[in-house]
Amino acid sequence: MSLPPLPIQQRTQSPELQMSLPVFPLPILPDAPPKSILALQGLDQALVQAEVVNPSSRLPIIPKGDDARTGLSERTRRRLIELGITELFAVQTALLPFLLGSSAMRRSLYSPFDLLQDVCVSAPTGSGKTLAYVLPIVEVLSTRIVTHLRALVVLPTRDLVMQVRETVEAIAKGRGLKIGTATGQHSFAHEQSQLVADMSAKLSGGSSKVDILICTPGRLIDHLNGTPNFSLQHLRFLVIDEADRLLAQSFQDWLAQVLAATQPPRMVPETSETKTQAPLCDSLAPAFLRLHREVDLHTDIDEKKDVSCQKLLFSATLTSDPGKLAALDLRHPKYFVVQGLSEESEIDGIPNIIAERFTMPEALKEHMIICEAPQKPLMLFHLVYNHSVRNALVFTKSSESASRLVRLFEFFEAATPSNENPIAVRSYSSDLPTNERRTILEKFKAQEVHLEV
Ligand SMILES: Nc1ncnc2c1ncn2[C@@H]1O[C@H](COP(=O)(O)OP(=O)(O)OP(=O)(O)O)[C@@H](O)[C@H]1O
Repeated sequence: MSLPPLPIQQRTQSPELQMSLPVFPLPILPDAPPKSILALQGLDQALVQAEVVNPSSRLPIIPKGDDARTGLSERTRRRLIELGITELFAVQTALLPFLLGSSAMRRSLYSPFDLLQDVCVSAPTGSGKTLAYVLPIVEVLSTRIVTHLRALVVLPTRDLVMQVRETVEAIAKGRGLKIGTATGQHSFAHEQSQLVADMSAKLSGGSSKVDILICTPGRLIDHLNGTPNFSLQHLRFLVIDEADRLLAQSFQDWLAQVLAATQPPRMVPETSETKTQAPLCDSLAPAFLRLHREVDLHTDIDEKKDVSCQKLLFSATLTSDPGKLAALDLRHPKYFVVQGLSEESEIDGIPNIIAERFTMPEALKEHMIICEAPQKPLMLFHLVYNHSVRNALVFTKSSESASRLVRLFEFFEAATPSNENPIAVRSYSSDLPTNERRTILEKFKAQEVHLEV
């Protein structure tokens, strides 16, 4: 049985009191902040303040005299002109003054007391990122007298390593810098003999036959763990090219291992063994001196010495993921984004910088055909034959799919009656030896191969 509701007692106010009291404002729902503001919440300020570089900016190279605009020496500028490079691309115009500048500190091999800012660059593919880091590396390292491993370039694939090596060799020609690669293409023992001069005695300062090492992460970790005297303590530049791809690889936690190897270990307990290993002063990097009391002279300028390694990250997207950024342990990072200022530079008012969108080359147009999976080869044939496509890269999900598609093309070509303009199709994958891949690429450039799958 339910009880009848109790009468609610109304509070009555006298008419005078009602007049004298201000009306208490009712709570109102505030407007939601725009998405663009919300998207910036909690982000690293350096990322929000990224320098946006106009992709069409160019800087002509002056062959003679000083050039404070780029910081490039006359010798390097002459070399660029010899190679047919007469102007700098957008990413290079932004990065060179930042990395080389006019201050001597930016050009020194060690800067234990002045921390160099790390750099993150997002720029479209083909925009000239390689030269943007190769030029400063060659310029700074050319002042070295003793060979130490001072620049490490990490790339996701063997082919990219070879490509970057060619660029470094072309720019560094005649500078006496030694360049090495580690990709697993040769035996481990052969690579060891190419990279390290002395593996017999334990040298605290490491031992290196190369000034610049270009490598894939797997082989780099193998050398860190298995090559005596392979040391990253003298690194001045750590370049992570194609960073978006490399950071997605957790292989042996490679990044954490590499970063740890650039830092001095916490403390080496002083034992009779460490005492007898006291190395020559000049073979140790300044930040590693404290590990050896014999050489760590206590003076008025005995301040903490930092490692001089400057990290340079390059990719076509820029991650804003705080987890991934923290893993990189960046030092006062400076972000550069090469991106047009068109309306496409924002999605829903959120700048592309933080939307983790690929920065696309300006002239590239994207189209999409939606079809059933079995129709995909037919769609491709339609595009190739009806739209006279004669210079295309086709990506498939595996090397088997690539070979299958090429076979299908060959059947199709053979079955076409009176085929006057045959289409040359080749598959290209890691199954092929490096030399063959290089030949295919050259033929593709020369238009002897029309489709590369
Ligand atoms: N300043 C320049 N003048 C003329 N050509 C240049 C210049 N800078 C780079 N190039 C050429 O442009 C091409 C693309 O450069 P690069 O490979 O460095 O681009 P990228 O941004 O690294 O591209 P990806 O992301 O695909 O590796 C290369 O053939 C390179 O030699």
